[in-house]
Amino acid sequence: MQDFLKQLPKAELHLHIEGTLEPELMMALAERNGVTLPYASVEEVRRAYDFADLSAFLELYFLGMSVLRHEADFEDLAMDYLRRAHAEGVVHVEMHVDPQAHLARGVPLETVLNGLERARERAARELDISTALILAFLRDKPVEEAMQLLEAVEPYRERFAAVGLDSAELGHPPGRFAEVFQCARQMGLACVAHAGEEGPPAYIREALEQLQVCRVDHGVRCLEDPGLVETLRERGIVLTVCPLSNVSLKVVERLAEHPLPRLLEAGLRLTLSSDDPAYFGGGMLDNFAACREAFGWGEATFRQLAANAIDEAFMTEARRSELQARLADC
Ligand code: HPA
Ligand SMILES: [Zn+2]
Repeated sequence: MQDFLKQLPKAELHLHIEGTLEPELMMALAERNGVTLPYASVEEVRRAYDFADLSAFLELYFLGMSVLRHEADFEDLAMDYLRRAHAEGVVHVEMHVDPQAHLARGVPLETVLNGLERARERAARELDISTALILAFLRDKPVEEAMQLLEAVEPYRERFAAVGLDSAELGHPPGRFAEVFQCARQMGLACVAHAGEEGPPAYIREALEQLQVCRVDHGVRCLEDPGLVETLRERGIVLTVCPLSNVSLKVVERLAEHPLPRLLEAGLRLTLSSDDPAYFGGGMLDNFAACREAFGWGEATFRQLAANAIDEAFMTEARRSELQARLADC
């Protein structure tokens, strides 16, 4: 089964590139850039990864990324992850990036975006991994800041497939960003948003109605509202579910209690992703294997999840056909 899961062509639709920063690279970049971290060793960094909730995680996530300063750091970060993903049978990766978090530290937009662009080109050439970039807005920051960021990325418009919404969810409903998302749509960008991870089903509804998202990141709390489940099913909206993330951030206590089997039974279109693999205990293959272990799913279920991701990905139709053919062959 592990062999099957590894060779299954997996597309990852929900990943924060800053969340792929492994402790080893964090320490190496801290040294290279003269950044002081409150950790003496890689082991100490790992020991700190015991999160009470999303906010507790975000504190360390923003601290960790303080070692990223130069274009080469962003290139190394992304290449490091894409190489690991390649070894796990991942063929396509869509990465959220949080420019506001870097701008606030004085790192210019072009440094972040040029570094990631170099990695994306190399991944396509060296690893045959296709990628897409998602411009994420920090939902706990002012709407005006998001609008300014959207204007600032205009010269880089072609590098992005979509806009997204992340960071602390509770108390930050998506509807506040309706105008920003409307402008993004006018620029030809697709829309996705985190909703229903820690936040209530009403946030998922808002993301659908006010942000007009084509996918919902997480969305696992939709089950609390049967009418919403019906809407999601009717419209074929994909939920990008991140099993190990949900355990790590205490959305569920144990994977065996995760709503994934009930979401499937409800006829929803699901995909599996790793979210922040360096912080949540594993990449794509670990997430797939953990689901196999917890739910006993057979090959057909994993095939369907992999197919949903390929069908729903931001990629050229030629690439989609190629990956669909690879999936049919495996
Ligand atoms: O898991 C997450 N949830 C919300 N925002 C985030 N930003 C990085 N990771 C996450
Ligand atoms: Zn996420």
